[in-house]
Amino acid sequence: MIIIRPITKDDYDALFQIAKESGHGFTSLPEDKDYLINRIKHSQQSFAADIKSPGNQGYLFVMEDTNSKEIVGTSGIEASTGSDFPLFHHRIGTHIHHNDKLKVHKELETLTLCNDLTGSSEICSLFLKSDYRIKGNGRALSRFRFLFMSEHPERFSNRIMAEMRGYADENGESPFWSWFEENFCDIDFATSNYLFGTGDMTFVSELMPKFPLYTKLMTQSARDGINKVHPGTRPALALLEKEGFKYGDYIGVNDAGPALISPLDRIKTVMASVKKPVKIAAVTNEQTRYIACNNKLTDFRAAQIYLDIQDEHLVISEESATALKVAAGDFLRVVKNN
Ligand SMILES: CC(C)(COP(=O)(O)OP(=O)(O)OC[C@H]1O[C@@H](n2cnc3c(N)ncnc32)[C@H](O)[C@@H]1OP(=O)(O)O)[C@@H](O)C(=O)NCCC(=O)NCCSC(=O)CCC(=O)O
Repeated sequence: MIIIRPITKDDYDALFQIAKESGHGFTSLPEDKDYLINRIKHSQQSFAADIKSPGNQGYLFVMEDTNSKEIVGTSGIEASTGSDFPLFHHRIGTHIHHNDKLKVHKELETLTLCNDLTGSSEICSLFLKSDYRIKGNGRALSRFRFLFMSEHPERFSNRIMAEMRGYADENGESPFWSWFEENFCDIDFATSNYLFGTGDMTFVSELMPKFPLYTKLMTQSARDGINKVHPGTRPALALLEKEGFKYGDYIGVNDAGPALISPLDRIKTVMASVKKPVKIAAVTNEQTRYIACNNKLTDFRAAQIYLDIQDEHLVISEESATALKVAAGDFLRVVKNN
């Protein structure tokens, strides 16, 4: 069976392998031993902590094939971005240059460094090994997070944000970043990604332009990168757009990928989910897979399962109950995985 659970320190080797496979443009999982060990430790502390309002917690989950014990994917949530170090984006704006007498009217697009999305909860670190990109696993690995958040709303902001990986060419270079590198900030794209991934933002406040930039002054290829995602990230983007996430006029500082935003309570998975106590019995439905999650923290489990929804109960099999760490009468939150 394939389950989703909180990461543990025994998963370090698998996490490092995923950091390697996902490549350097995948900023939230850099190939950095100390960073990854700390991230696992921080996640374990976050699940164990008694929380009344969101702070610097970070929750990292893994998808595990329980037959082979292989870790096949990761998925994360940061509770409140910008609580440890300032969170930066470029805000896309418009400046109007207008003169009636001279009959000149120009609308000029601008980029302004900002901290506007501070305090949002951020979904991140979504990665599934390619052999497992079948049978709705990717959808489940993205969407279960919204069930987890609706089970524990005190741990999260109502504004959910996702920074999508921005466009890079076949050599792994970002034309958008190349323009900044040439004009402002003498570090290459890989280094800027590494600094972002490990949370070292000092270079942004010290080296990036502080005043609005007219995008008209950038090269065409740099401008074309604005709000454009990396080709490998289109499925992740499609999943979030289907949930109702919208482009919010904010882009990544170094790769210009879009920051997508939605209120938690408007996310389709949250709105369509139901929560009921469990009854363990034979299940008749063999057609529709559901994503199901328990309401625990350190013992959190989610999985795709078949179930029957009755007026009073969710009927699930013994095998599903064991995988989800629930007994008869415990609650599950579920949503169809389509
Ligand atoms: C993101 C996942 C886990 C998704 O898994 P799968 O690829 O198996 O998903 P899937 O079910 O095949 O596709 C999901 C949806 O995208 C659609 N789809 C697939 N390819 C597409 C394309 N090229 N253009 C547009 N839509 C596309 C499918 O039709 C499907 O829509 P329907 O559901 O309608 O059928 C995987 O692709 C992956 O690991 N990608 C590489 C890592 C990555 O880029 N991660 C995101 C980084 S950005 C990040 O981490 C922040 C965001 C976040 O954490 O969510």
